Amino acid sequence: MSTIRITKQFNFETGHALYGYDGKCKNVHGHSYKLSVTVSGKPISDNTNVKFGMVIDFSDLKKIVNEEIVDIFDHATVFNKNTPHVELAKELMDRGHDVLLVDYQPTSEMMVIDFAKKIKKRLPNNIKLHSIKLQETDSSFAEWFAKDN
Ligand SMILES: Nc1nc2c(c(=O)[nH]1)N=C([C@H](O)[C@H](O)COP(=O)(O)OP(=O)(O)OP(=O)(O)O)CN2
Ligand SMILES: [Zn+2]
Repeated sequence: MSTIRITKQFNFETGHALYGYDGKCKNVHGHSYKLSVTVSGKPISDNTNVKFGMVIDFSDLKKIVNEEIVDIFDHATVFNKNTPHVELAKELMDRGHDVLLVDYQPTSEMMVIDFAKKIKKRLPNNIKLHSIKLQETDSSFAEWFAKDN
């Protein structure tokens, strides 16, 4: 049976700020992120299996990515916890805002590294994470590829 790649796309709105950055993205701002997750595997060949013909049910992939990423990042603001932004984060959390403190600078590059780790942990053994694409704006995106890492 051939190995096939399948992709599921997601959208979420997240705020962030790049502490120490020398441009406008040092300010707290947000993006309508577009995330594409591509996995590979062999379509199930057992015609008695309810998932016959599927590498992984798109719904199962959606559940994993929603639980690990979308539900957590959507409408939250992400700050690097190793910067003075932690003070701002505490203030926002005390006022009831959804804030994520991560141990990296929240660029698209670092976010795809984080997302890859989280998704890989949840995939069944026969399904491989092939790549992730995270689009910050219409013209800017970062990609993680298994073959590079
Ligand atoms: N290599 C990276 N560079 C920048 C990142 C990043 O994650 N990785 N992030 C930012 C900002 O957070 C923000 O995304 C601004 O990006 P930019 O593409 O510069 O956005 P603009 O709206 O100014 O771009 P247009 O060219 O007008 O679309 C900055 N850099
Ligand atoms: Zn940004």
